[in-house]
Amino acid sequence: MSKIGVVTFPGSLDDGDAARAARISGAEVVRLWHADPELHGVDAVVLPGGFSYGDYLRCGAIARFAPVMEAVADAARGGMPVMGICNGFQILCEAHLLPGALTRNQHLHFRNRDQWLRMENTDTAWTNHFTDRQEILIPVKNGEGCYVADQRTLDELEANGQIVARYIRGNPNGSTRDIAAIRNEAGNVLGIMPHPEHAVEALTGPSLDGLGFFSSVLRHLAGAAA
Ligand SMILES: NC(=O)CC[C@H](N)C(=O)O
Repeated sequence: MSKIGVVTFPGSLDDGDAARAARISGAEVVRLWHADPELHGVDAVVLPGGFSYGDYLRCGAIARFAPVMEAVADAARGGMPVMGICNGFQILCEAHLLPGALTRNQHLHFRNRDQWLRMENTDTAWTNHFTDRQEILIPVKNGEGCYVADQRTLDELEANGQIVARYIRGNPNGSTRDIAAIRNEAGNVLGIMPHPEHAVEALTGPSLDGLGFFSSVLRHLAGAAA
């Protein structure tokens, strides 16, 4: 059974939901601790949403220096699948594992709602289970979700197919080019601002679309092992 590690930082909020989503999808879950530099034999890592270190300085700016992040960065560079959700996406940008930055929502309000996305790249460890241009509905909840990068980086992301999902039917935070999720060049590292782990059960809704990210990585890992 593939092992998915879920990191807890001081101030993480969605680590429990991320662990639950991974478990529901059929993974063995290993809880990882920010101060422990070991990955304990996991096959993939989720950096969950929340308010690591109280969002002091900038969201993710302190978590990026946590001891566990050195191991995560090494593993990511070696090809291990890593998904950063919301605060996790912010941490991946701060750690330069993904390009660009997440800045204050343009309207300066925290936004929490269900959000439609269009999947634009299914060629990643975390999205291979979706169909191209599939529309999905998952929650978004952030204060600093406005993705920015310089024009050249944005054009490169477009040209390389690194824009994985865009907001449709309304952009909740003013994100450049409606970017909701990006991947690194290799396709093993994904940053996504909305929350797949909150859309995995009919009881809590708003859909089961979030499961696709976890089943994708399990399929990717099974393929890698074969
Ligand atoms: N849900 C989250 O992970 C929120 C991330 C971060 N604290 C923000 O407000 O943008």
